[in-house]
Amino acid sequence: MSGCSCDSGKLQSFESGLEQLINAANSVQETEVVELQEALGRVLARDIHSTLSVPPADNSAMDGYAVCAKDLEEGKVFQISQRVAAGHAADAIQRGTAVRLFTGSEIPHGADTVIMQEEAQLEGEGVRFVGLPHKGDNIRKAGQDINIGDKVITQGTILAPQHLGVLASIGVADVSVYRRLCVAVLNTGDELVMPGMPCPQGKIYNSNFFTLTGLLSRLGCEVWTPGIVKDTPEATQQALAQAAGHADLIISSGGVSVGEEDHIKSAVEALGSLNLWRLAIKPGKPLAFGEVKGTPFIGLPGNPSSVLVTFLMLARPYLLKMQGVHHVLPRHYQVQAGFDRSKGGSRKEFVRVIVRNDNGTLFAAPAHSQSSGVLSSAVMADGLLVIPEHHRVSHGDRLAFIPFSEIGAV
Ligand SMILES: Nc1nc2c(c(=O)[nH]1)N[C@H]1C(S)=C(S)[C@@H](COP(=O)(O)OP(=O)(O)OC[C@H]3O[C@@H](n4cnc5c(N)ncnc54)[C@H](O)[C@@H]3O)O[C@H]1N2
Ligand code: MOO
Repeated sequence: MSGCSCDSGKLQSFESGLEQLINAANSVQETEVVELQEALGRVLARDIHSTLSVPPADNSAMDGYAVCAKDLEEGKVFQISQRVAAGHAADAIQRGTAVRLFTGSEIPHGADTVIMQEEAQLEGEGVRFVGLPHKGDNIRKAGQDINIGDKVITQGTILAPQHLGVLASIGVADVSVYRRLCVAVLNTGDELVMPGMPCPQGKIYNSNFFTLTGLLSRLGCEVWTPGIVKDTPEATQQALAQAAGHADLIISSGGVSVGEEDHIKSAVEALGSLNLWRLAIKPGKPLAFGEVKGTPFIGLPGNPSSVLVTFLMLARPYLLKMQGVHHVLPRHYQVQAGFDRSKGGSRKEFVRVIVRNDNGTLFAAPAHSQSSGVLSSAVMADGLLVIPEHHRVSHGDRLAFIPFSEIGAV
């Protein structure tokens, strides 16, 4: 067990904890080929180079007429020698004439300029142009979008709709992607019951399961669960051992703090090792990381907002790296604090904030409650505002804001 601050009483910084997690994440190697329609959200396993140009030939950007620029003269009436609809082959232009064509029509060989139809007047069988166009006007050159041999998408990219469109544009029908990860979700706690069941005194509904499976589904992971795990050392060890046999990563919620009903830490140490415990973050302090029988393990604190924040800020980058993604850290944006707080905290804080636009300046203010047991404030919030350790907040301070839309919490 290297570098574990586990029992030293000292909290490890967020940055060093995150670095430790990312360094420890092994990217999956197995790939599979999927059809383009099935590839949304999957992680590309190989660079894709284009074997053709897009567009494949010069074509018109407008409905109008193609001419050779050298033939243009003020007031000249051009005979219309050919009509080329998009998708149909064009003959070479007869010099001195105009070719009727449409947006996307191939430019006939010898033509080099397109005049849009709004700038043309029909004169009997011919056409006269208003003003003098410039050579090359309204022509989309072959390869304007993509050239043969261009690398269009890099391995390690999560495929978004626009990636699928670009792949289709170069004729790719299927792609090699990394296999999906299976994540075991363990929710510990004798107090937990599932929605749909009665909730007698002393019990609460298991919300973390749904937050976690939602977040994992946004990452394209499959979920395995043993169900709610009772607060005993035996049940905890049994669930962890089972999970290790099923999943690429085990994520638990709860039971990771210091009470005698918190069995996660000792169970992980009994079956494997704990490499990190407790970070200087709020919420989410008792976060744990280790391995169970060789399967990586991330233990999230039980409080529902701690689960959301620690998953997004720590488990998510870890999972992205495991999935083969290159850019695993979320982008943040500078906003101004729309509030004051005279006291700085000893932990880096991830505040659920609402962002408002005040005459073009973005101001972030905390959603109603920041208690880690309150999840409803995350529903009101637009994302997380990062307040560094010991920072006293003054109205107008520039701070990093990570929108939920940036990190899959949408
Ligand atoms: N003496 C100390 N007590 C606590 C400390 C500490 O340093 N010293 N740390 C606190 C902090 S910070 C956190 S965060 C929590 C985390 O505790 P656990 O990870 O052991 O979580 P639990 O005690 O099991 O649960 C905490 C809280 O969350 C509720 N919960 C748990 N699971 C679910 C679920 N699946 N769905 C909904 N709600 C859930 C649970 O009922 C508790 O209320 O420890 C503090 N204590
Ligand atoms: O660290 Mo805990 O998540 O604040 O309540």
